[in-house]
Parts: sequence; structure tokens; C-alpha cells
Amino acid sequence: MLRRFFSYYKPYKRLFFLDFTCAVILAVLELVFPLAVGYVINTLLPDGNWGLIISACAVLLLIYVINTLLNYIVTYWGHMLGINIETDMRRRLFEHVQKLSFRFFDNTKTGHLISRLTNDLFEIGEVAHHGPEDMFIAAMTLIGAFGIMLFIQPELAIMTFIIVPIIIWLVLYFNGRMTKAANRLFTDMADFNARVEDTVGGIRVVQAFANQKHEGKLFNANNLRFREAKLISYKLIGLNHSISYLLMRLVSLFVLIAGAYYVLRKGMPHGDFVTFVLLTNIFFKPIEKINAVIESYPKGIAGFKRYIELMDTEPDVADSPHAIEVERLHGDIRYHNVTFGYEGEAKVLNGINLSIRAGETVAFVGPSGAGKTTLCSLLPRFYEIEGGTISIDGYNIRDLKLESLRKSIGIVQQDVFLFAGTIRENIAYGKLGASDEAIMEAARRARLESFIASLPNGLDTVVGERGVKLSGGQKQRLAIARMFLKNPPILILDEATSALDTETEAAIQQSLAELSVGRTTLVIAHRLATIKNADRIIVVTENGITEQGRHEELVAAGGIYSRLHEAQFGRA
Ligand SMILES: Nc1ncnc2c1ncn2[C@@H]1O[C@H](COP(=O)(O)OP(=O)(O)OP(=O)(O)O)[C@@H](O)[C@H]1O
Repeated sequence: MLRRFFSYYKPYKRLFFLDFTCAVILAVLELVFPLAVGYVINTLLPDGNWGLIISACAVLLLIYVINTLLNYIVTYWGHMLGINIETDMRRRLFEHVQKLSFRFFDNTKTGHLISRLTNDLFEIGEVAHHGPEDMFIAAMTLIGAFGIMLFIQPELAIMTFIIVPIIIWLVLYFNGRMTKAANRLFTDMADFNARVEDTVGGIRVVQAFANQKHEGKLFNANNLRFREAKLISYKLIGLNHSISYLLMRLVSLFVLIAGAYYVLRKGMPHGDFVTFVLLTNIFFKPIEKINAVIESYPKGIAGFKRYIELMDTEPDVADSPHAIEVERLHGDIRYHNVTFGYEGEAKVLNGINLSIRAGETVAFVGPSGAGKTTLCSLLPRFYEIEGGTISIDGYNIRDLKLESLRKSIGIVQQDVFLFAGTIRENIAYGKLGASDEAIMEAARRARLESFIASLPNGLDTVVGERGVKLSGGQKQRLAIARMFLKNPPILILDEATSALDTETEAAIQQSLAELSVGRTTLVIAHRLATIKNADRIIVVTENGITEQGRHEELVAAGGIYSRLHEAQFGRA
């Protein structure tokens, strides 16, 4: 995992080494001050050489100026490194998540994904910057300070250094507990985000049912769990800080007493004593740094683990290695012995055989839950079939590039999803970069022209989140306009008009009829009136395709379709 973590540094090798070098110089220069003080006390003060003292101070001033510059570089560039890595990881994760299949999204909460893309990566970025740099600097400073202390007074240095193994033990002890706490914090944070996403996304339902209190309770349960997880984490941080602080102050006290003893009894020079005390304080800095890294490390690593977990989730629908690109398909569709189920052994479709000619309009009818939508969603490979083959124009859809395949299929759903942008952006989603003329032409063909003309901002009107500011009919028209612009050879109309009033439905049906001209069209419908003119009607039940033919043929046949027809329109 560490190797994978460090692979993200690769593009920033130069930045990393620059930041690292500056940090090392900074750490080394930190050691100069105690040495200089010792030198002034031991050598310059007894000589009474005022000029040299001023010169030594001038050198120190220069060092401080350099340190200030280095500090800026280490703080700004070091964070830049962390942010760059965080940004790269976020980009890669987003790209990867977009490739994951419907099956993945069926089983994943959006809030959890948002958590991965935001909080987790922020923590990883922090560790990416502070982790290696601070640990190395801390080690360098510790070794440097210890080396000088050894040189000045070996016995005292060794006695002071005894604290290090204790601190290491403490660090390891707290690290284990903090990793657990960080994991819990992340899970709770992700659940928390998922809950907010769910409640805010469904706020209209929440308010319509006047269930705010109920939602408040659920939210608060999450909120309290999150609070508890944070408290555990802070408790550990507090303990870690306090115990380290106590240990360090005890060492300070020890150095003061032992140093005084060495001065009084063993003739240690006063300057060495002061240098020793100052070095002990410098000595604590890296220990504090290590502590800070240890605190953020579990969070970063827990976040990175989740990141890797998601990055390693293979998209179960992907381009095969030899997938081919096809400019434009005609739309000759063939299902051969197709078997599919969503979960476990249960099959929604079993041995489906179906041929649809290019340009044909077929309508799927049948009881709810029989698998009409499923049958159609296998065509753009939203789900991978388990058995059999589906081909278009003789190409097995698995051999086509997903992009080619999906560019050839347009879907208009009952529940139109619009992005929270303008009408222009939403129509242009059908063909990114389309000109205003092309967008307006599509809008005209979808009979959206007069509506757009009536808006003060025209195409620039913002539709609100999920198109909340538009009526159902307007959203449908917008989806149709998008499809005119996309101009796919194959169309899937999933109960596209069943939620509309009769008049709007009739108008939209007309637009849809125009849209389907010259395209292979698969209509999933409950309202039989809208599909009477289909070239073929296919009845899907839990037993698969049980009847097919033209409307009149099926009514005359007296089977399921004729019974459905009778239920909706009465006996013919
Ligand atoms: N994403 C999914 N994950 C798991 N099961 C699903 C999923 N989508 C549909 N199903 C199940 O598959 C079966 C077929 O559903 P499908 O939506 O294809 O039926 P349908 O004939 O289109 O129904 P309707 O006319 O009510 O829309 C149902 O039992 C449904 O519960």
C-alpha cells in the first residue's frame, strides 16, 4: 500500500526534493542557535570581544532571514505538493467512479461517495505532505541534536535520550488505537453525508409527509454517533499530547538538575550547559512533529485504504481489449437466448429471443415487474447479461466500444433527469459543443420553441436542481430536444409520457413519433393507447415473451394483450 501511496509523488519529484531539501536545511540551521549561544558564552564573553559578539549576532540574523525564506518554501510548496497529490487522486477517483456500472451505483450510497471524494482525500493530502517530510526532518533533527549533545557531554546525552524509546512505545500504542478511531470517524462521516444527501434530496417528500421530526431524529442519531467518534479521537489526541508533554517537561527538569550538577561538580562550561538546555528544547520539536504526524497518519491511511478499495473496484461493464469503434449503427437488434438476473440466482429474464429490424418501432407491454425495463437496459450494457448474446447490426454488443454503443442509443425516461444548469446546457448535453442554431432547431422539433421564447432569459434560463423549476411536460420536451440533437439510430422510450395530462401527452406523443422516424424504437408502455400504431407489440410476462404482433392481431388472438386492452378500454 505504501508503494502505491508513494507512486503518487512521481509527477512531483522535483517539488518533493526541493521542499525536502529546504526542510532539511531548515532543520540543520535550527541547531546553529544553541551552538552559537554556547560559543558566545564560552569563548566570546570571557574575551570581552564586543565586536565579535555583534558579528556572531549578525551571522545569526542572516541565518534567521534564510530560515524565514525556507519556512515559507516548506509551508507553501510542501502544501502544494500535498494538494497536487490530493487533486490527482480526486481526479483519478472521479474518472474511475464514472466508469463503474449501474450495479455498483445500485448498491452504493451517494453520500458515501461524496465522503470519499472530499474528506478522505483531504486527509490523504495532509499526510502526503506532512508524512514523509516531517518524519524525515524529525529524525534528522533528533540525530543532529543528539550528536551535538553526545559531543558536549556523552553521559548526560545518553541519559536524556532514554526518553526516545518511551516516546516510540507511546507512539505505537496510540497509533493502533487512533487508526481504529479514524476508521470509525470516516464511516460515521460517510453515513452522515449519506443521510444529509438522502434527506435534502428527498426534502419534498419529507415535507409532503410532514416527517421533519422523524428525519431530525434519524439525522441526530447519526450526528451523535459522529460526535462520539470525534470525542474518542480527541480523547486519544489529548492523552497522547499530555503524556508526551509531561515526559518532555520531566526531561527538561532532569537536564536542568543534571546539567547544574555537571557544571558544579564536573566543571562543565556554562556555555555547554546552556547549549545543552537549548538543544533539549530543540529535541522536543521533532518529537512533537512526530506526534502530529502520528495523529494525522491514521486518518490519512484509513482514507487511503478506502480510496484504494474504490479504485480497485473493477467496473463490471467495460470495453473488451479488442473492442471496435463503429461510426453509426443502423439498429438491427437481436437478443439470442438472453438470461439475466440482478442478484443471486433469481433470473428476471430467461432465454429471451427477440429480433428487431432497423427502423422498426416495437412496444413492450406486460405486468409490472415482468422485466420490460430490464430487457431494454441490457441493450446499452447498463448491466452485463449472464447468458446468450445481444447484437446490433451483427456486432455482439460486448465487442463494441461502450462509447460507440451508447452514442447510438438514446433514452427518454418518464423521470427525466436534468442538470442544475441552463436550458441550453441541458439540451446541449445531447451533443456537447452544439451551436445555438442546432440547439434551437432541436428545441423547435421538440415543440419547446415558444416556451423558450416566453422566458426572459430564453435558453439561459436556469432549470433548478434536477429541473425542479420546469413542469413535467417541459422536462419531457427538453429530454426530447436533447435526443433530437443526439440523433441516435436507436431510441428507448421508457413510459415517457405516462405522467402527463391527456393534452400534453398527445402533443408529446406527436414529438416522440417524429423523433422515432427513421430510428429503431423500443417503447416501454403501460398506456396501450400510445402504442396502437407500433409496428409490433411484445408482451413480456414473468415467463418471458409470451405474445407478439400488431395491435389488431393481438386483440383478435384473445391472449394477455387482449385482456390488458379490455381492462383499459373495455371490450372492443
Ligand atoms: N436495479 C435493480 N436491482 C435489483 N432488482 C431490480 C433492479 N431493477 C429492477 N429490479 C427487479 O427486476 C424485476 C424487473 O423489473 P423491471 O423494472 O424490468 O420491470 P418492468 O416490467 O419494467 O416493471 P414496470 O412496468 O413496473 O416498470 C423486478 O422484480 C424488479 O424488482
